[in-house]
Amino acid sequence: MLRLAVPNKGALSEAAQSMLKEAGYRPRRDSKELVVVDEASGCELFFLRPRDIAVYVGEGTLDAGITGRDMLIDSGAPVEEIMPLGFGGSTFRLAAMAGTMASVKDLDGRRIATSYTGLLDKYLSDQGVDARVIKLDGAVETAIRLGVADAVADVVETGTTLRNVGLEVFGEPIMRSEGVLIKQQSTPETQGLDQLVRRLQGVVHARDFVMMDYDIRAERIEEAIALTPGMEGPTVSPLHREGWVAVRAMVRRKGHQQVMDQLWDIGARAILVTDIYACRL
Ligand SMILES: Nc1ncnc2c1ncn2[C@@H]1O[C@H](COP(=O)(O)OP(=O)(O)OP(=O)(O)O)[C@@H](O)[C@H]1O
Ligand SMILES: O=P(O)(O)OC[C@H]1O[C@H](OP(=O)(O)OP(=O)(O)O)[C@H](O)[C@@H]1O
Ligand SMILES: [Mg+2]
Repeated sequence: MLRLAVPNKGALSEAAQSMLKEAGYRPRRDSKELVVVDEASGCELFFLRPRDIAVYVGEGTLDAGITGRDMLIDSGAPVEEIMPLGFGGSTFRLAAMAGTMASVKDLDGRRIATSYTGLLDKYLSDQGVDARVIKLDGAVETAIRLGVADAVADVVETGTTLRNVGLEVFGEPIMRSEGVLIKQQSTPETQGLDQLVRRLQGVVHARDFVMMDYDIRAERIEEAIALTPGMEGPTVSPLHREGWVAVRAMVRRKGHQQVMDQLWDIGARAILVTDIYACRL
C-alpha cells in the first residue's frame, strides 16, 4: 500500500486535501484523524506538519508527500519534486523597513530573521553575503519592530502581512514556491505511485482546461482547428445541416473567453463551454 504524507495544518492543508478528494482518495472525517487507510485506492494517508513531510519522505518511511517547494529545499532532505500541484503559490523574499535596504549586498554584517534557515543560508552563501541568521518559528515580520533583526526572509503571497508592519520587499525573489508532490531521491518508483501521479495530473488538467463545443461551416474548419487544436486533435463530427460540422476540443481555461471571441469572428455558433469533472490524458 502506498504511504502518502499530507499537510495537516497551514496554508497548504485544505487545498491538498481537496485535491486528493477530487482524485478519489478518502477524505479524513475530522482534523483529529491522523491516519486514513483508503483500501479502495490502495493508499495510506498520514496527516503531518508540512515542515516534517520532506523529512519523513527523505528517510524513506513514507513513499511520497505533499509539501511546499520552499520547505523541500529548506529541509535539505534527500527528496525530489515529482510534479507541481498548482496551488499554494508564493514567493520567498527578503524584506526590511521601507526605504532602508536596496539589495542583498546591504545585508552584510546584519541580522536576518527567518523560519527557513536552510534556504536562507544557502542563498546568502551563493550571494557571498556574510549575515547573521536568526531562527524564529513564525510571525517573523514582527522581529524587526522588536529589534531582533534588521531584515526578514519569509513567504510572501499577497504582501498584506508585510504592509501591515511597514515592511517592503527588496532584492530579487529568493525562490518561487507552490505545493508539490515529492518522493525520496533516486529511489525506483514505488508501487502505486504512478497511479497517484496520474490521478493528481488528472485533477490538475481538469482544473486547467475546459471542454469547448461549437458548430461551424465546414470550409472554416482549418481556421477553427488552429484556434482549438485540442490534445490529440479535436473531434469533428457531421452536423445534421448541409455544410456544417460540430467540433469538440479541450481548451485552456485561462483565455478561453478570447478563444470564444475568435471562434465567433470566424463564424462559429452555439459555442458551449463546460467544466471537466475528471480526466486522464
Ligand atoms: N500565505 C501563503 N500563501 C501561499 N502559500 C503559503 C502561505 N503561507 C505559507 N505558504 C506555504 O505553505 C507551506 C507551509 O507553510 P505554513 O505556513 O502552512 O507552515 P508553517 O509555517 O510550518 O506552519 P504554521 O504557519 O501553522 O506554523 C510553505 O510551503 C509555504 O510556502
Ligand atoms: O503575503 P501574505 O498574503 O500576507 O502571506 C504571507 C504570510 O503567510 C504566512 O504566514 P502564516 O499565516 O503561515 O503564519 P506564520 O508566519 O506563523 O507561519 C507567511 O509566513 C507570511 O507571514
Ligand atoms: Mg506559516
